[in-house]
Amino acid sequence: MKSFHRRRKFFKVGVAPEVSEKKIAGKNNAKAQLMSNVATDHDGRPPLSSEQRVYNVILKQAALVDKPPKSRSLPSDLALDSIPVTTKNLLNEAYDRCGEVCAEYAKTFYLGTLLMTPERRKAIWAIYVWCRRTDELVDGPNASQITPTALNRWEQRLERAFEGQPYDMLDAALAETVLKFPVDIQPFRDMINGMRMDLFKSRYFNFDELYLYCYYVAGTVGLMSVPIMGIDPGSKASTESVYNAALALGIANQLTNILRDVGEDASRGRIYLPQDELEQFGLSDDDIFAGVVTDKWRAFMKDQIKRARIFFKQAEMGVLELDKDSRWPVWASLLLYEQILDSIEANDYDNFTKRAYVGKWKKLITVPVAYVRAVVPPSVTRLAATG
Ligand SMILES: CC(C)=CCC/C(C)=C/CC/C(C)=C/CC/C(C)=C/[C@@H]1[C@@H](COP(=O)(O)OP(=O)(O)O)[C@]1(C)CC/C=C(\C)CC/C=C(\C)CCC=C(C)C
Repeated sequence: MKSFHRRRKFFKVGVAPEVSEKKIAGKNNAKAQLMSNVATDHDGRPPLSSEQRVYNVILKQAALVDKPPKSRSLPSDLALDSIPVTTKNLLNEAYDRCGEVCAEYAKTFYLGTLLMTPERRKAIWAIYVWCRRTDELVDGPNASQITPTALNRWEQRLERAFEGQPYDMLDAALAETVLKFPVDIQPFRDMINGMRMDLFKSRYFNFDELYLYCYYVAGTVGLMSVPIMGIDPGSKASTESVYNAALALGIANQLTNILRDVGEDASRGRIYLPQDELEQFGLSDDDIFAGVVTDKWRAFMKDQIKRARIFFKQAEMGVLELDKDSRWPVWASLLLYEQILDSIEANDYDNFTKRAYVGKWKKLITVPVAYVRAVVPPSVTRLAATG
């Protein structure tokens, strides 16, 4: 997955050894499986754009909110109130471990989760840990050995967790979470699809292709999180529009991440930028590999930053609709990530040799700003926003 492979500390809970298989085989199968997931229109209609396909996932996810919780329709041996005390203790331990991981790897976000109800916070930690472990498959110590087969096994484990048959403690926390909250499996499967995509794809022809990738690796996080964070009971917004905003935040974060890491990705032979847009600005892969900031590059970057900011703006509207206790961590992550774009600008668009970051003081100021935005009632914020 696109991110900062070498810099990141490795996640200590790891994944079961059997998913880290050495054989580099079946790459073509993975590609075929991925393509069948994303391009299934065989009836002569024009293929859907990535945005339309992803919107279909949103509609399905939003519809789940109105359905009764899965736990109520499960066989009695899987019902939550029939879980024996020893299992409950193990589950509590599992959630505690998820919380520790979250605190270690995403401190600000962890602090924000402490404002949520205990049920929600535990669930969001469980999801965070599943995402982190999934990311670690391609970013962790065994990343060079990851194969399509290993990803298939990871997906089977996911399916089992959703069926109430977790493989390990951390999966058990996820299994209970998805029983309690209206979470659909598709975004989880799609995050694994993002890993598959990274195994065989290092160029993106246009924004439609890049959009799908960003959805897979980051938009999915937004869709997984909203059912846990909850929508404000007083919100007048449609469920789909809130999910859409969550998706937008994931896309905005990932686009920012991509723009920050152009140089680093190029050093690994990867260019996560729309090839047709590079061409429109008179740029090619060679310019990226040369890594020289020219006027053409500045103009191209301005355009890309503008697009990322549009996604951040779209996301902002949705934060106002979230349950009030969930807004703070979302505002904090939104404001902090968006400032990376300012930092790219401050570096005069040199993302080849400089890494844009948000300094300690700016971070310290952002956290209370996020808090104020989270507690100010939505109508006041909206009025303030429109002057
Ligand atoms: C509030 C909040 C941030 C909640 C998300 C909780 C959660 C489940 C996070 C999982 C994150 C994770 C481990 C994802 C794996 C894939 C990945 C690495 C994605 C990249 C993130 C950056 O992480 P990284 O550590 O690599 O980067 P840094 O070096 O620290 O810069 C991504 C770029 C994307 C992550 C995507 C989100 C955080 C989406 C958040 C969207 C919501 C929570 C929805 C909010 C709802 C509305 C209505 C706006």
